[in-house]
Amino acid sequence: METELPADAPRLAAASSPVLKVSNLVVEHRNRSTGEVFRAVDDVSLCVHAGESVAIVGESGSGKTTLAMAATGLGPRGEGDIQLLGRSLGKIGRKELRALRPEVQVVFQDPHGSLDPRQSVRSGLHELRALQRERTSWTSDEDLLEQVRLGEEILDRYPHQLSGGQAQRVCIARALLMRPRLIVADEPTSGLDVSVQADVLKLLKEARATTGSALLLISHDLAVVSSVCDAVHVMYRGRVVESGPCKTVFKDPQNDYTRELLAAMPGARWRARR
Ligand SMILES: Nc1ncnc2c1ncn2[C@@H]1O[C@H](COP(=O)(O)OP(=O)(O)OP(=O)(O)O)[C@@H](O)[C@H]1O
Repeated sequence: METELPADAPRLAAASSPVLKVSNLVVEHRNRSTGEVFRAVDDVSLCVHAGESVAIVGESGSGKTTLAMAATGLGPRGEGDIQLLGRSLGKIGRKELRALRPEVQVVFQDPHGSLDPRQSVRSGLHELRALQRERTSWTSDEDLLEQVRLGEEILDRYPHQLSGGQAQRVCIARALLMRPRLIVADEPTSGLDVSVQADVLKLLKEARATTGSALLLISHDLAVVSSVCDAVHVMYRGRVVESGPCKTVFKDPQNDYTRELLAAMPGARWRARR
């Protein structure tokens, strides 16, 4: 006898399968001064599920950005398998990759560098809407800005007329407009004034809760990570040396390098205990 599947079976299956699954990823770069090829990402595997918030931490140069860009199909893909929303990036064509693009939105460190200086906030949003009419019709510009706690007077401003915090909120709003399944935030607060960093992080957390998107947060700041993420992967020289729930890793680190990172950020361990 055939068992009948519930009507929402495909949706349930999609929700439980990972948004991003990286298996044994290796990405090489060529050292610009010596010409030598080295592994910026060395045999890394990780998973991000729907609604989950996962951090990649490590010192500068440990390979965090290279990993995130490869994993989202925005940088050199290297070797290994990357599955985005169940599609293997190595096996799909350009057209399918283009169709997946809106599902992954990246918020970069430098908000002013991410915005077109010749476009007002309104015309930037208009351009995104024109590219993805159906996907972006769920909200008005005014309501979207309200979600990132910006007033509608911002709509007619150009990037140079925005503070760093405002510009980063605009970048988050642009990402939210697409209703992505995954938001990748690469050091989203490190270029900002300390006074607005907490606000921007709170926004990212809220955005995740309201849209249900997963978050992959890249940071060298363990305090930031412990306040936003469920799970963490610690990278050192291209390799993931420790992974686990933030609370466990920060409270009881097993790896010497994680201990060193924590020692450099005494606040993080305290926060993890709360
Ligand atoms: N396009 C590139 N060509 C050559 N080398 C690169 C390239 N991009 C990154 N690298 C090198 O690869 C290594 C990893 O860089 P990556 O930016 O991924 O590290 P990161 O952990 O994100 O660092 P940061 O926190 O400073 O952004 C570094 O040694 C970097 O200099």
